Parts: sequence; C-alpha cells; structure tokens
Amino acid sequence: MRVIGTVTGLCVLLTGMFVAWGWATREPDGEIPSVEPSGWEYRWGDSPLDTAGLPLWLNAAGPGWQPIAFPATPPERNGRDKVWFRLRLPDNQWHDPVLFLSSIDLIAQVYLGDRLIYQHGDFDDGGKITFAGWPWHMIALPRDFAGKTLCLRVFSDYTSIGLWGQVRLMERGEAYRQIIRRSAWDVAVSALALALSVFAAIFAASGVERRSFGAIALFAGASGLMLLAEAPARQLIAGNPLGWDLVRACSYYMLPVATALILAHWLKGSARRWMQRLWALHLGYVVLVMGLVQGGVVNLSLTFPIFDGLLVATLPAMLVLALWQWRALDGTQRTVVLCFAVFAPLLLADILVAHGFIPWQPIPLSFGSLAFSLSCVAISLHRYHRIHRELARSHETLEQQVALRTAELAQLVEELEGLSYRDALTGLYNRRHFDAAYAQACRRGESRGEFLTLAILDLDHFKRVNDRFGHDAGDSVLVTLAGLLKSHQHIGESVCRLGGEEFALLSHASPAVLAERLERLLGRLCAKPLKRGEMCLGHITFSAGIASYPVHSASPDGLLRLADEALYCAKRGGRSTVAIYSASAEPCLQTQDAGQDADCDERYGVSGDPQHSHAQMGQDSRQEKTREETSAEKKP
Ligand SMILES: Nc1nc2c(ncn2[C@@H]2O[C@H](COP(=O)(O)OP(=O)(O)OP(=O)(O)O)[C@@H](O)[C@H]2O)c(=O)[nH]1
Repeated sequence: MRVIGTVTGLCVLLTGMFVAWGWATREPDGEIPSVEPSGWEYRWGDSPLDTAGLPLWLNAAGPGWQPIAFPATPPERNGRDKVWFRLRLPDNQWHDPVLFLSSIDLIAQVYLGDRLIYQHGDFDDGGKITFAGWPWHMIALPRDFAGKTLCLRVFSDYTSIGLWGQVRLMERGEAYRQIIRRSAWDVAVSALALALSVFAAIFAASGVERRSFGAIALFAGASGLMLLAEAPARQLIAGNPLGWDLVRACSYYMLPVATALILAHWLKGSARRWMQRLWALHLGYVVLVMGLVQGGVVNLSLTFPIFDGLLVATLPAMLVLALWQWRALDGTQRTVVLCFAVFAPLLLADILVAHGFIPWQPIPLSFGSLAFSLSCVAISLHRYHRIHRELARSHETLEQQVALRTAELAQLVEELEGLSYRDALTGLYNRRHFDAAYAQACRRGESRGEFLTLAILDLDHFKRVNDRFGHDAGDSVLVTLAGLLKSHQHIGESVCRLGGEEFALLSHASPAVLAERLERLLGRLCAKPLKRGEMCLGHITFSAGIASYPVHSASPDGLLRLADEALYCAKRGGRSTVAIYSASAEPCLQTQDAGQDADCDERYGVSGDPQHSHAQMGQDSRQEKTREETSAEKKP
C-alpha cells in the first residue's frame, strides 16, 4: 500500500510539474519583447566624489571609458576589485519597465543619470568587500529612461567582477513570468528529490541497508536543496539572499560527499579506499569552510571557486573509480552510476559557466538530479519488493518452524505426562495414577452405589529371584506379571504397579468373581516354570488380598487398608493365595497352594502344581504371630 501511495504521489507531482511548465512557457498576447541592451563601456577603479558626495564618473564626458560587449570582468584586471560600467539606455514602450540582472559579482550601486536608483551590498570607505549574496535583481526604471545613462559602480574580490547571466530590459510582468518559467521545473524536481530523500531516510532509519539508503537520502536531499536554492523562484519564497546562498553552498558541497559514500559502499579493495578518502576530503572541506564562514573569517563567495577546483579534480576520479568496478556492480548500482555519469558532466559544465570559461547559458542540472532521483525510486521500489519478499518468506518459514516446534512440544508434553503416570519398567500405570484413579473410583462408586473391588497382588519370595538370578531376571518377572494382568484386565478396570513387586487391580466386579479370575491367573502363572531365555526361573506365584465396597466397608476409602490386610493373611497363610477380606476376623482364604515347598525344582517353596482350595482366615495365634512377623518384614 505504501508503495502504491508513493508511486501515486510521484505521478501527481510529475503531472503538476508539467502543468506548471506549460503555464509558465505560454507567450502572452501583445507582450513587448524584452531587450538585451548593448553599447556597454567600462572603466577600472572607483570614481572620486564631488562636494555633494556624488561620483564624478557619472559625468558622461569623463575620459578613460572603454567599450565592452558584456559588463563583466573587463580585460587586464590585474587584481583590481573596483570597476564601473555604463550604458546609454535605448527607446522603450514598456508600461512598467525593469532592468533584470541574473546576478552581480559582488556588490553594486546603480545610477540613472545622477540618481542612485539601486544598491546591492554595503559600500564602506575602508575598501573591504562584504559578500551580500547572489540574488537576481529587478531594478525599476522610470518610463522615460530612454537616452539616459545607466552607471554601475561594482566592487568584487571574486574571480569575476560585474554582471553575470542575463541582463535584460523588460516589462515587470514578463520578468516575473521568466522567473517562474525558469524555476517551475527545478522546483518540481527539487520537491521530488526532497521527497525521495525523506523516503530513503525512512528506509535507512528502519535498518534496511542503512548505509546505502542513508547515502542516497543525503544525495537526494543535497541535490534537492541545491536545486531549490538555485531556482530563481527562491526569492519569491524567502527574500534572504545570503541565507539561500548558505543553503546552496552546503548542499552543493555535500553532493560529492554523498556520491562518494554511495559508491564507496558498493566498491571493493583499493577503489573503495580511494572513494572513502574522497568523501572524507569533501566532508572535511564542508566542515572547515562552514566554520570559517560562520566565524566571519572568509566570505562565503570565496569558498565556491576553491570547491569548484576541488570538484573538477575529484568528480572525474569518482567516475573513473566507479566505472573501473563496473562489472562487480549489480543492476541497480549500475543505474545509479549511469545517472551519476549524467549528473557529473552537468556539474562540470555549470562550473565552467560560473567562472566564465564558456559563455553564460542555463545548465539543466535538474535533469541530472531528476535522473538520479528516479533511479533512487527504482532502487527503493526494487529493494522494497525484494525485502518484502524476503520478509514474507522468512515469516512463512518462521510460522512453519513455530508450528513444528509447537507440535514437538505438545508431543513432548504428552510423553512427559504419560511418563509421569506410567511405570517405566512394566508400562502399567504407576502409584501416582493409582491414587488419582482410586480417589475417582471411590467417588463414583459411592455416588452410584456400585461395586468397587480392590485387589492387591504381591509376588512371593521375589527377593529370592533377584538374589539368585539377578536384578534383570527379577525385572523380567515383573514384566511378565504385568503383561498377564493387562491381558486379564476387563473394560473399566485399572491395573497399576504400586511399587516394587506389588500391583493393584481396581474393578467393579464382585469380590468373589475377581478372586476367581485372579486364581485362574495364578494358575496360569505357576502352571509352568518361568523362563528367561535359556534360564529357568522356576515357578513364580503371587499372593493377593481383595476387599470390596460396599461388601467389606461402609466407605470405599478404607478398601486399600482392608485389601492390604487380606494380602497379609494370604502371605501368612502360605502365599500363592488369593484372600478375600473378612470383617468377622475369620477371613476366607482361597489357597492356591498350601504345599508351598512343592516346587518343580523346589527352589522357592512354591508349588509347581497348584491345587485350588478355600480356607478361612482364622484367629489362630500362630497365624497372628506370622502376620506380625510378616508386617515387620514388609518394606516401609
Ligand atoms: N528386579 C527388581 N526387583 C525389585 C524391584 N522393586 C523391588 N524389588 C525387589 O523386590 C524384593 C522384595 O522383597 P521382599 O519385600 O522381601 O518381598 P519378597 O521377597 O517377595 O517376600 P514376600 O513378599 O514376603 O513373599 C526386594 O529384594 C527388592 O529389591 C524392581 O523394580 N526390580
């Protein structure tokens, strides 16, 4: 959107430029044409004054006058800084006649007959010439000026002395039209360059190719200001000649700094180093000169010829350095160098005109600036699009990466969550999950009034397996029992490893049904000796205690304790047993194998041929003793 806005703005600006150009260049009907007066004479030096304070040279009969084609820098100057010019004015038919002067070097008084009609700058007796700027001058003349003598008393310590550019007699309205006509294009190009400068500065500030866009902003800004300060219409905007010349000098002097900065950024090796020296040299000049001018040490006018000399030497050098590395430049950089190649000769031509090496003529500096500014637009848009594309691409990549990372993270969280509820060895739920599931099952069982039966299983003499066959073998036994429990698990049941060799089964089956199922499981487990690879681990059995709500407990919360008690009874009763808790203190024992020492290899005292039988948990004092012993043996 911003690009479209910019392009639209530029189009409107260009259209405005052409409309203004068309209006300013139209010839009004019945206008008396302007005239370049001829018949100038000059005389070196300054006139003595009469008693009334009037210069004696105003007297037309004075000797020493020489003819000259144009009132500027007569021959044999020899360092002189005072000269007079005079002219007999021709007939005229203008209603509001003026003498229009493009510029005066440097200060002047204009007399018509013996009357002072115009003065530019201060004439003091000490002979010190103070620069007063280079404005254009529109000197009002009386309608009856025909045949009268016009005298110019001029002081200048500049390279040229006298008038410069156009000297024409004309109608005042025509003079203004000419000013606008000659300014319209330059002002429009200047506005364009200044807009581009802001545009490039914004790019630079946003961090996009900061140095390159910064230098482009500097160049566009400097050339825009220079064009504006040179456009005749400047005096219609603000009537401060010295101020405008200061702006012109600064912007003009900064041009090579910006140019060399742009090019140095693109060049490599020694070409780059030389370019850096050139911009440093010009920047040094700007700083020094502005310091001296502001300090009143030198006149601003004197800094122009020195700068021009410097520019004549460095401008071709910059062009040569840029063209030298032409092959290394990309398309947009070449465009800028080409525009610079157009601009540089125009600048040089302007210098030659300014110092009188070639006759005065307007140099279309604005075309060079326009070419450069438009190339800046092209570069800006090109780079904007490139950066926009790159940003969009990286944005897309970033989004993909974020999505990928999020998915990975979600998976990790899921895995971690799983890990925190799972037993790593058997893959069964762990104690943590059991606690949550048990609490939830208690709530549900109580509210729905359905069975909640808890069985706690504990491997018999598991320590011996570890001791005899090693910890890994013990692990494999745990995994085997876990697999069996999982395969026997019914829908809605929860099987967990509570820790060590102890497992829990939460079910909604009745205690008798669950006891029967566990007996079958026990039968399957100890039906044949367990093997680990080639190694026979013998018959493995477990003991189980069962308690159920609401059969054994008024509240499901107490089941864990009751099931545990039943388990102790099972252990005490000889192991390899499934015991259902009995509140009557004579619990019913379902004995898998009473002859626990009838092992196939008689290693653990666990039957390899289990016989299923039921036994009551009695109040046998021996059993109580065994229970106490067993409790003491149990792990905390
Ligand atoms: N291999 C292995 N052994 C474990 C693991 N967790 C606990 N144990 C072992 O299990 C054994 C439990 O021993 P005890 O508490 O004396 O129980 P037991 O030997 O089965 O005797 P009873 O329960 O009275 O039949 C200890 O030797 C523990 O080191 C495990 O994850 N892997």
